[in-house]
Amino acid sequence: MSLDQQTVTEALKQVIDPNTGKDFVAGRSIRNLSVQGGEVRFDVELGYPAKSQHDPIRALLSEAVAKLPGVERVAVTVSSKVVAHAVQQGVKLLPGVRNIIAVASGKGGVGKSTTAVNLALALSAEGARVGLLDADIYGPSQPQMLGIGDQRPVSEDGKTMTPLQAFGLQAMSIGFLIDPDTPMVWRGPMATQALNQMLKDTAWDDLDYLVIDMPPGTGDIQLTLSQSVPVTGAVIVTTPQDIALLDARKGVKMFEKVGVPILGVVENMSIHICSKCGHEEHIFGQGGGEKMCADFKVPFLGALPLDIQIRTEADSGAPTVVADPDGRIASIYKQIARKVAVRIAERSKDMTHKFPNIVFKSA
Ligand SMILES: Nc1ncnc2c1ncn2[C@@H]1O[C@H](COP(=O)(O)OP(=O)(O)OP(=O)(O)O)[C@@H](O)[C@H]1O
Repeated sequence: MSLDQQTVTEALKQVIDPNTGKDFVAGRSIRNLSVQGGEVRFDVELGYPAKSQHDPIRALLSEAVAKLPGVERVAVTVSSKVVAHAVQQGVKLLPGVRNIIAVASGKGGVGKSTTAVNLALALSAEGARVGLLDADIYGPSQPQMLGIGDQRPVSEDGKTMTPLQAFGLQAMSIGFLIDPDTPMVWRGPMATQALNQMLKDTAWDDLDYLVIDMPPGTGDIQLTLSQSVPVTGAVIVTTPQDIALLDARKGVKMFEKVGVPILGVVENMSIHICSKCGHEEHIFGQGGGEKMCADFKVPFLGALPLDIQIRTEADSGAPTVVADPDGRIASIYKQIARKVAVRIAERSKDMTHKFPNIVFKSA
């Protein structure tokens, strides 16, 4: 059998992308394939950020091609390119932002903000350009978790605010704009307006993903936000106990009602491992998140332990993904981030510019 593009393509079809579960040809990631004599060259363009995976993926693909008879040299480049994906019908994309991920919870205090910041940092660690908008007007905690609570955003053009920078993230929070010691009383329309303004009047700079830490709950404010903000998909955070899961179910339903796809569910405070004796205990119950995902047919993204490290690092202004980037907990957040990014990449591309089909039916 002579060495040609088809033979190489067939060999590449046998290699499964460990992140998507699909082969690289079906995933349309292979570009510029050329075969000249015994030299094979091609580029791989992933639709999700995966800096940590570029080398292993290059090795997997090179190995598969190098085995073919007649191959003397294989040259592969691997890169990632995140594009904009579809949002709710009738809602316009935001300038400077390709994809918005809403992190929500049905109930307060389940660890939504901690998950949002670590998810944003994990996406950034994989090479994406990431922003974090703290829309949790009732308890804005991102300024403290990012260690920039004493900073204030400025406006260079008198029209838009420049987001603050922390650990490579572009960040904006209502907490930067109000006195943290004087809590505001937000009524529905006021809160929605403030959030829409923060979203639209911030000069987001070329973001692959904007992670929004949503206000907890499934009331009017959350519903209005999920209708008006151009969301690519939502991540629901829950703890494993019944009451939190019940509220998380409401969250899933709310997003589905307004046409926002659920990227998946994160179970937080899933298991407690005693730091003294190593005993494992399911303080808030076991398996609830996975069961809920099976019921609703949405992906289970992963489970974080109830671990004092997560709290102390977030409280001290350096969340776990940056405080202990190679640790066990950071690797769980990174796995979750990869699943989220892959789910987004699998969604259809931005269609907001397309005119909807109008079908005339005779009576
Ligand atoms: N897996 C975890 N292990 C230990 N502590 C955690 C974990 N997740 C979150 N925490 C801690 O629990 C507290 C509440 O977390 P967080 O603020 O993220 O919750 P939330 O759902 O955003 O709350 P709210 O509804 O008030 O916005 C914080 O002190 C945080 O550090």
